[in-house]
Amino acid sequence: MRIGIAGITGRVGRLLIEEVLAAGATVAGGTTRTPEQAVGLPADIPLFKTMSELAEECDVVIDFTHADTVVNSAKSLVGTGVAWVLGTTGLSALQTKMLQEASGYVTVVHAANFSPGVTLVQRLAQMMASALPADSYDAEILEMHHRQKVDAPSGTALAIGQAVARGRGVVLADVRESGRDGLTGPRKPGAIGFAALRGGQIVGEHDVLFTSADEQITLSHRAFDRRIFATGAVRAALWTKGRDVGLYSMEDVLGLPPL
Ligand SMILES: NC(=O)C1=CN([C@@H]2O[C@H](COP(=O)(O)OP(=O)(O)OC[C@H]3O[C@@H](n4cnc5c(N)ncnc54)[C@H](OP(=O)(O)O)[C@@H]3O)[C@@H](O)[C@H]2O)C=CC1
Ligand SMILES: O=C(O)C1=N[C@H](C(=O)O)C[C@H](O)C1
Repeated sequence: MRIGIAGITGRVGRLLIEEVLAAGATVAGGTTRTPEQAVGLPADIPLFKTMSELAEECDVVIDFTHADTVVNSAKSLVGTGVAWVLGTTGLSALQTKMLQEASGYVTVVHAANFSPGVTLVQRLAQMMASALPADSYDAEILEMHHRQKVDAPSGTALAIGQAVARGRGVVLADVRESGRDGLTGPRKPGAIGFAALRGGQIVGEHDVLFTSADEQITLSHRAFDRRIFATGAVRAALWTKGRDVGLYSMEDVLGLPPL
């Protein structure tokens, strides 16, 4: 399988090279805005400035870049037959809509977190949220990442929040409380709260807490090595072979039954 890597110079992009090769697949090429400045990449990997050029060389693109690229990438991949494994987070509502529209024509696997552990945490959070009454158990999601991270709350925190909202039968946007500061007033009943910390080189930490007057239950995930995201994304890329167009999740890749 010929796998392209969008954002090949990035923290995840560089690990993807190693993981694609370890899986016995071919690195068909990568995108970077500045091929002439790309250092430390294997010399035999073709570098391109655009997704369109990369798509001509591969069966699937793994994309860990920036939310600003999503609309152009969606347009570039429609009609090519190339699958899209997208890990980029921080997407706006418009970018998410474009992604959904593109999945009518492209096989897309989109996950805010390609680790199997976080995929399970999302499921467990949904199950807990449906079992614990929202008026007694306050749900709060805490995440911490490295100092370079540009979006907050993390895509994973938001995905866990979506899972909690699903479990409660509510819409996350209606109950979300983020970035509390100043005279906030008391916590709203049924709110799903988010807090984001940044520092050092933390790979990714997520906790979801359900707290009542009498007890607290916490689900925690710690990523020790960024490689877990690259191995998961390569697994998703291999999984796309022969799939129909559509929008898939890491739960689909892991073969988990619907909740
Ligand atoms: N789903 C998951 O499991 C995970 C998701 N992520 C997400 O993946 C994304 C990338 O993370 P990470 O590798 O740490 O980030 P980096 O900043 O290290 O890498 C991103 C790469 O994308 C390219 N890029 C950045 N901005 C743009 C732009 N506006 N247009 C085109 N290319 C751009 C850059 O390459 P160049 O400068 O060479 O063009 C850069 O090297 C983030 O959204 C992050 O949250 C991260 C880890 C796990
Ligand atoms: O930017 C990162 O590093 C990460 N981003 C993803 C997110 O926003 O959830 C996944 C992981 O936590 C690392």
